[in-house]
Amino acid sequence: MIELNRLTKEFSNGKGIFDVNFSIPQGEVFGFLGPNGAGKSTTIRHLMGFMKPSSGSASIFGLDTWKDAAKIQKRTGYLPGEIAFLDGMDGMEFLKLIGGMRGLKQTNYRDELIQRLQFDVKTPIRKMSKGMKQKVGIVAAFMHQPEVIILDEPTSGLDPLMQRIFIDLVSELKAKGTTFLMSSHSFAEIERTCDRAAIIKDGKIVVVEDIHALQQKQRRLFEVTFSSAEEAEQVKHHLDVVSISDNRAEIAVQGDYNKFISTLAAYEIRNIDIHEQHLEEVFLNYYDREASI
Ligand SMILES: Nc1ncnc2c1ncn2[C@@H]1O[C@H](COP(=O)(O)OP(=O)(O)OP(=O)(O)O)[C@@H](O)[C@H]1O
Repeated sequence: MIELNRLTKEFSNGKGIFDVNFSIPQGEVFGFLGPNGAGKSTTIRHLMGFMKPSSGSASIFGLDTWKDAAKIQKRTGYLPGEIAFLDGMDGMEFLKLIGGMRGLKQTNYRDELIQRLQFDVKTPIRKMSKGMKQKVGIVAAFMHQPEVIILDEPTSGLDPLMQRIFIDLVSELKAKGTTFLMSSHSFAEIERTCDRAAIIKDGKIVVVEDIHALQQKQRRLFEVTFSSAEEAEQVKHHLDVVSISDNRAEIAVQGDYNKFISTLAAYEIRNIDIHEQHLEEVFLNYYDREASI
């Protein structure tokens, strides 16, 4: 459904994207992960036909994203990283304008989205918070139920409850066969929604992998509080204990959760905290693993 074939864009400052290759079949939710400045937005802008590649190409529905941009845009929902709203409109006026451009006739789904994302469409856009604007952008991308939806950092500015609702919406449309590409710099976010993900760094694809395979490669740190300092010490013999402080142990787990759980089951556990891994750590783990093969 979406194909990138050695897509390259080199800016005059030498930055850009280089030989970006991946393809996304119909009905897949594909994550595009990378730190700030990695090239996610540049790749997405090419897919929407806003930029001409220096070399290579990309296609959606078998159509070239540069030459057939107008045809592609009609059949694709798009949420830009930074939404440029027209001044002086309220949320509903904006959605009606976009709906008109998309030939939207049935407004039931649009209204359901507004109700589920819980925002007041009568608020002037210039008075909206970042999160509210993001909600308007999500409705605009989803409301005509396009075959392909491309989202640049969709959950930035959304609170956890709204992130949950967003994930539900994606799952529902995926079940109907919609294809998604969404960028993020948070592994946790991609993990919750995507089937596969590409990791991009310095404009180059590092890996394209099944989400479960990426999860297996992730090393997670758990901070476990035992009932005594002795217990925390004992567990060192069975698990990868990174540090101990009194009755608390930091334990690293990579893939083998069953061993972690069965070992801890023999102890009296007071608390477990999970440290969210930063994307850089995911990369490091990936490289470590590759280096050790
Ligand atoms: N028009 C441009 N001219 C020159 N350099 C550019 C241009 N657009 C982007 N870049 C550079 O290309 C690189 C990739 O930028 P891009 O916006 O695609 O990153 P990103 O992965 O989307 O980052 P973020 O998570 O910060 O949005 C960056 O180094 C950026 O400074």
